[in-house]
Amino acid sequence: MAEWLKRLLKRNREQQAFCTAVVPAAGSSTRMGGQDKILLTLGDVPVLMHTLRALDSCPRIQEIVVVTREDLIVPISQLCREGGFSKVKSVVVGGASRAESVLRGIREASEGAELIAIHDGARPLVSQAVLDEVIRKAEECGAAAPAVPVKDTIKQAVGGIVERTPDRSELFAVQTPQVFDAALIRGALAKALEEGAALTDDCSAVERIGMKVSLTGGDYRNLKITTPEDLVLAEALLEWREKP
Ligand SMILES: Nc1ccn([C@@H]2O[C@H](COP(=O)(O)OP(=O)(O)OP(=O)(O)O)[C@@H](O)[C@H]2O)c(=O)n1
Ligand SMILES: C[C@](O)(CO)[C@H](O)COP(=O)(O)O
Repeated sequence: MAEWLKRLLKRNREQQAFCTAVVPAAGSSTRMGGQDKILLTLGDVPVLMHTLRALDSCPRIQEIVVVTREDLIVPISQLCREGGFSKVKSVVVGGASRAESVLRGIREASEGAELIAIHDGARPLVSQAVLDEVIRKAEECGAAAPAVPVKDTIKQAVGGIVERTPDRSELFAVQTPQVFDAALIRGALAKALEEGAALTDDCSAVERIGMKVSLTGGDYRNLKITTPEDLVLAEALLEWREKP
């Protein structure tokens, strides 16, 4: 039986699992036109400051590892000090892909980490409700992620020609944090990278080894800052972020 399953089965329900948040923040912000989106100002502080505030305030997260580019190690370490984020364990250098960055962050987690919560540095408006629900679910089943029903009709197309229209009731936009048993995600990501699998999220790494992922409540406000208009939307959503 897999190590993670043994741990899941024997975990004493009263004990909260030790959860390490890994924050991938080592991208190139290409779709933002090249400005480092995680350092752009949202409200009165950088995007990443909002993200780390949310994670540092979450009682179910015990430590945080930030993964960023070599050239941002100093400014982001400074940002962590200014924010007074007591849970930030380390700021480490990422890799060429998101998955590589995430795996480097996981390898930095404490020996005793039982859960890994992987949260995009570019998702600054995550709420405590979303964090709490997805971590609890992952503690129960080993793999969970928040998601929202898609609002548009989605078309599958090749070369601009529609091939099919999936049933919208079965389509969800998955967000982060994506939360997993530590041993499970470490092994699954290493295997995916060894096999050259192209992953756009972390759930895919465990899905490809047959693990079922549970979806929990997402939030349309938990948007990922990707293109310039996302920052405009995020500004408008700032004071609305924790309203139920
Ligand atoms: N090699 C990479 C690529 C992405 N990320 C992080 O993964 C999160 C989601 O990725 P995305 O929004 O695609 O960020 P970028 O890769 O910077 O965006 P783009 O694709 O437009 O370059 C971001 O916080 C980004 O910093 C990372 O840590 N390492
Ligand atoms: C992980 C993610 O945020 C889930 O929606 C998304 O897949 C990240 O995609 P990106 O291209 O790395 O921003």
